[in-house]
Amino acid sequence: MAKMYYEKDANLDVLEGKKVAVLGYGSQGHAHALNLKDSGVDVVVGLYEGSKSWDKVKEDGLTVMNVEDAVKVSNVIMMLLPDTKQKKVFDDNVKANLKEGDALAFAHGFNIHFNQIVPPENVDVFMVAPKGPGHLVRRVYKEGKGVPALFAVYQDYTSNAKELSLAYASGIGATRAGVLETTFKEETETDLFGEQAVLCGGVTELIKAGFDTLVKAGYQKEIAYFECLHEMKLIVDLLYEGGFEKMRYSISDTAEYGDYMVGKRIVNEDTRKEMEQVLKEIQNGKFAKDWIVENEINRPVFNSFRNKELEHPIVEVGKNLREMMSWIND
Ligand SMILES: NC(=O)C1=CN([C@@H]2O[C@H](COP(=O)(O)OP(=O)(O)OC[C@H]3O[C@@H](n4cnc5c(N)ncnc54)[C@H](OP(=O)(O)O)[C@@H]3O)[C@@H](O)[C@H]2O)C=CC1
Ligand SMILES: CC[C@](O)(C(C)=O)C(=O)O
Ligand SMILES: [Mg+2]
Ligand SMILES: [Mg+2]
Repeated sequence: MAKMYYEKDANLDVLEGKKVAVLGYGSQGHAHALNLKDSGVDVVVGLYEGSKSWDKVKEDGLTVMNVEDAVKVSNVIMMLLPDTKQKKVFDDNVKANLKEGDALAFAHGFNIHFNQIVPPENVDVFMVAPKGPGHLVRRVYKEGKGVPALFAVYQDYTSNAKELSLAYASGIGATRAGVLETTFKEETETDLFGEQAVLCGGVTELIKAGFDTLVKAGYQKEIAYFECLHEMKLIVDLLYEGGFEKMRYSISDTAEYGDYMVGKRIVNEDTRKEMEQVLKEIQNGKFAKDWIVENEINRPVFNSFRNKELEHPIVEVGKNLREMMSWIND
């Protein structure tokens, strides 16, 4: 069994007397910065001038400065910029301002693993990668809970990088749920695979395929939405709380029989073979190369998919139905 680290294994005092610069204030950035602040850590946020989040940081009671200044005044620099912007910001604004013994930190291993960022030798390099979206990292922290995370040490210049990683994980609430040691390679490959094949790509295509099948057969699209998208969350809540066992305990025997008979017809041997291929393309760097090039040419494929997805009928029906459920906020 993997070694797990919890609250008792982390010492937040390791961050005492240090300042943490959280670069970026998006999904992960706002969550790390606010959780660290609420944990008593000294935090500044680094952004570019003109960022749409600049005023939000101030409204949230944090100090904001440009990236160069944030790096200069800090000892731990957490890179929470989009993966595709990290290399340029690191080369142009971060690198020259790092001091001996600082720590450069990541929430995803992409840029280190695929050699986009080459850190100087005289700093620690670690990762604390929450296994959940940033908005949930913040929400569950406020509820006194945590999102699990992975941590990894890539470079241990100070011989203190592991303690520092665990302290950071504690500061964002992750040690409340459990933290697991990994490498940048393992985190990068598994994270990319998970989001592509299962969590994001897999789930959205499964939902759309179910919705489209019902609507094509003449059923009301509102029913198709409730059946294939809305109830997904309720089923996944049971999986989250108690695994397959709790979900199958709660559903009817009729649903459980259908689950055993039909699941493997949907996710079949061909799907599993394709998953293996997807994993190979992550491991051999094909996905990373395609994504880097796509960004160099200003994202034509990405933008076209993003626009096309908004035209799918599930978008409008979902919007209308969610508006009637006052407890759901965007
Ligand atoms: N999204 C998630 O939940 C998860 C993300 N991660 C990782 O966390 C990292 C951050 O991702 P995510 O939170 O999604 O990113 P977002 O796109 O949500 O936020 C990026 C932030 O960086 C700011 N930014 C953009 N360009 C610059 C720049 N040149 N200088 C300074 N700031 C800049 C943006 O500014 P502005 O506000 O003006 O747009 C924004 O605040 C990535 O490595 C990602 O893989 C890991 C786990 C989960
Ligand atoms: C599942 C997507 C994710 O890996 C995450 C929220 O963990 C991401 O990159 O946003
Ligand atoms: Mg992830
Ligand atoms: Mg990811």
